[in-house]
Amino acid sequence: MATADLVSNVEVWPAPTSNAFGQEFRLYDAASTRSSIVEEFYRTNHINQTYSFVLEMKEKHLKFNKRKMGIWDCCELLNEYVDESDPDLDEPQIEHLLQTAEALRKDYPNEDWLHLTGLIHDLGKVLLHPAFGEEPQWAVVGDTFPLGCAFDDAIVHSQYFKENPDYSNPLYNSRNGIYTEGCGLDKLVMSWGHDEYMYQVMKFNNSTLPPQALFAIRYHSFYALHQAGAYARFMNDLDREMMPWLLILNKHDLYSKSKVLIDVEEVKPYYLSLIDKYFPKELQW
Ligand SMILES: O[C@H]1[C@H](O)[C@@H](O)[C@H](O)[C@@H](O)[C@H]1O
Ligand SMILES: [Fe+2]
Ligand SMILES: [Fe+2]
Repeated sequence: MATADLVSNVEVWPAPTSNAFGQEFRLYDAASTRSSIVEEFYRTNHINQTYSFVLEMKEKHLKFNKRKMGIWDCCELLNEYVDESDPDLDEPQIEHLLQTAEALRKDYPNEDWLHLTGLIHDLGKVLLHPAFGEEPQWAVVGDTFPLGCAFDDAIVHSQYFKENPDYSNPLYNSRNGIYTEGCGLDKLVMSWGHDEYMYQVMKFNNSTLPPQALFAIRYHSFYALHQAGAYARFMNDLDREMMPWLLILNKHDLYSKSKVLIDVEEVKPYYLSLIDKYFPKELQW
């Protein structure tokens, strides 16, 4: 199927109009206990994610010497974690992975790689686990944004960047900072988290998933770009070609968040067969 057809097909799946709390999705200003947890999350995230912090994290986590495990083992490891940055869901992460994957499977029954992409898109959250140094939530989850250039107002709770040291660093605080327009997203140093980590895990372990899958996973939390168009000036032709797949993943990531849980044992054999097709038995994490 051509990408354009796929994108226009996105509405086929009957997406719920309210999240697990019965509200609209991605409402960051709503007054509720959940929103104050989320706001506090973004305050610490925006203060601490600096250009040099990201380099430190890459040094620490891109050696892949922490653990050997298969993809499904990693899904199970995420069972105990709840994402503090998420205004729409407080279910354990394994449910979110399966809800996303199954939603994609309904809409695109023949694109098996896309189902697996849904299943694994948040596996990078394993950085929260003690085996990875138990990174704090602000260094693992939440929307992502580039460092090395000015913070855009389109980023959620952008008011908190004022206390980020990069905010007043002349090297990094001009509109384009250290980048040039059209340089390609690959050149951007993104805030550190589960997206970049999982992308690097897939590359390092030679996953045979198509480049669209890698791209969608790498930038799926970059909402300032794909929702508001901020930083689009840094994209190149390849990025523009890949973008439709990211939008498909994101729709299903977001609108599948509900209290209707998936029976893990029932769908497990299908996903094990996909994992076998696109990944080695054990990966280095
Ligand atoms: O709260 C969510 C959650 O952490 C997701 O996994 C991430 O991809 C989103 O961008 C973020 O807003
Ligand atoms: Fe995510
Ligand atoms: Fe997700």
